[in-house]
Amino acid sequence: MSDENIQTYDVIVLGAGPVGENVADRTSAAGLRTVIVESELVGGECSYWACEPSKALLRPALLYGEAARFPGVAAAVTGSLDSVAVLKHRDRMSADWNDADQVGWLESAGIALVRGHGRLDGVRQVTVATPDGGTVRLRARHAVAVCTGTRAALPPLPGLDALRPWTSREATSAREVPRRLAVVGAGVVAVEMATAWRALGSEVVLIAREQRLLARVEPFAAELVADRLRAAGVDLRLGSGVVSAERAGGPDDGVHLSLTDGTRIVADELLFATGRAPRTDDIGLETVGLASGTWLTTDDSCTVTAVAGDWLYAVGDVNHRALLTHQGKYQARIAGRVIADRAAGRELDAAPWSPHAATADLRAVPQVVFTEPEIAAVGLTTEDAARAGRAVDVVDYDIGRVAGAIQHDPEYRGRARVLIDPERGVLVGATFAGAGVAELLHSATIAITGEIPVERLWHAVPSFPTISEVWLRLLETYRDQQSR
Ligand SMILES: Cc1cc2nc3c(=O)[nH]c(=O)nc-3n(C[C@H](O)[C@H](O)[C@H](O)COP(=O)(O)OP(=O)(O)OC[C@H]3O[C@@H](n4cnc5c(N)ncnc54)[C@H](O)[C@@H]3O)c2cc1C
Ligand SMILES: NC(=O)c1ccc[n+]([C@@H]2O[C@H](COP(=O)([O-])OP(=O)(O)OC[C@H]3O[C@@H](n4cnc5c(N)ncnc54)[C@H](O)[C@@H]3O)[C@@H](O)[C@H]2O)c1
Repeated sequence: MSDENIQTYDVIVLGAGPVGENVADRTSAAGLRTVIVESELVGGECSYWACEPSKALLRPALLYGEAARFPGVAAAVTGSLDSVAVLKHRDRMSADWNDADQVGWLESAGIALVRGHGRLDGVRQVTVATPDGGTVRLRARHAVAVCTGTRAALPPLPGLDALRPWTSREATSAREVPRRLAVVGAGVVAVEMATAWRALGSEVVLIAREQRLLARVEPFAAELVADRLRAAGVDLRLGSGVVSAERAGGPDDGVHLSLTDGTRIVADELLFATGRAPRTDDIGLETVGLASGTWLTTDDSCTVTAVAGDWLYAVGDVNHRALLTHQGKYQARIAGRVIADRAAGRELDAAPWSPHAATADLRAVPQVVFTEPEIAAVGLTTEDAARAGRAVDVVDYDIGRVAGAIQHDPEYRGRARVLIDPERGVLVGATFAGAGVAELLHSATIAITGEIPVERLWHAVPSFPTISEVWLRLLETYRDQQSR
């Protein structure tokens, strides 16, 4: 490659999803000349086909559910959701799949953008195939950060293409409400999309190979969601799988599914919500000695340790540490600092909770599942603790007995659980399931990351009457358990 055709920057970021944008923001703010490469839309999966559109579909569904049950309000909620208006709202929240605003932000932050498909091309080099058929060659003085995210992983079913299945992309961007929707999977995408499309009027069948929904959350929380989905009319087929599927063609054109229990289902659309695969199959990993198509393993500084020289970073979904926007952006802040400090010749501090270590990925990953009811969880679950052989004290409380929750909904159903490390007397996990608990979660995240002693939490007084009073009830329950 002749040198005059190469553009040199301090840092190259591959992929302009929320994580790539944040890496670039941090390195650019540190005075490093930064270029970002994007093959689709600046803003990534999150802005256009994941978090933003899915939450825009779910908010009306949850609002409607709460209002339709509330005394005095129920009488005012007599019709069904206006699906045309909801889909229009979703379009607006997805910026109509136009990234002009985010491109404007890159410009304002002094970050260069190259549009096209980027591939590593040896040490600190990236080649971009641009949409006009051209090639742009980039070289980095200090770092290349791979932030290429994930795509939907599909099961190995014969004749998959002819089925024209929905993935998370179609489930979040569809322009019409299908009359009948079959969802395969029991993870977050499956339950959130089943909730949203059922509220919009689809007849929904959810087919899961597990005997329960949401395998990674506390079973009591998953059970509350399963109950509400059933009450809303979703047909839950747990412990079941798809043996065969085909599109009929002709005027019906439905998808005909045979399940492992011998039953058959016909649906207009079939959503595979069956997990994610890393977008690393065509990014030139082999040119730096890595296997293509794999998740990129990093240390806590987000440096890819299998590549010598501390110049290659993998940040966000692609490193498989925590497939969440906020956690990827946290890693981006850490990685940006690491890149800037290494470039300036400053020592790194590898100790937990240092500015160079994404320690929260291991101790306190918060997540809200936007279902009815909401599930908000951070840190360990009881199953995690058992798997890790960690002794924990488990404290449960029925949120429906808290005055603030009764004000929120006289028929409030919900439950909270915290896990306490008995030796250190600090919280190591929390799960809340109930309406309006999403905004409660950060208090638990702070308690865990701050390692606040339970004795001190007694002095954090929740306002009356709020759902946060559940904190006080949990402390009282713990005190009573201890004195027995
Ligand atoms: C339906 C759904 C709902 C979700 N809801 C939530 C939620 O509510 N909250 C939450 O925290 N998380 C949610 N997530 C997860 C969240 O979307 C991801 O964690 C987040 O998008 C990861 O960000 P990222 O920047 O790592 O990757 P992405 O957002 O996937 O961005 C990667 C970018 O890299 C680009 N790219 C890939 N390869 C190349 C290449 N070779 N050259 C150039 N560019 C390339 C892509 O085009 C893309 O723009 C949801 C996911 C799904 C599927
Ligand atoms: N609110 C949020 O924070 C939010 C919302 C949506 C997605 N996400 C993130 O996106 C990620 C992906 O979510 P997801 O629900 O797609 O994945 P997941 O890994 O959570 O669940 C995948 C589901 O598909 C099933 N499955 C996998 N392969 C299958 C097969 N061959 N046949 C049948 N079933 C199969 C699994 O058993 C599981 O039930 C999650 O890690 C989550 O963190 C977050």
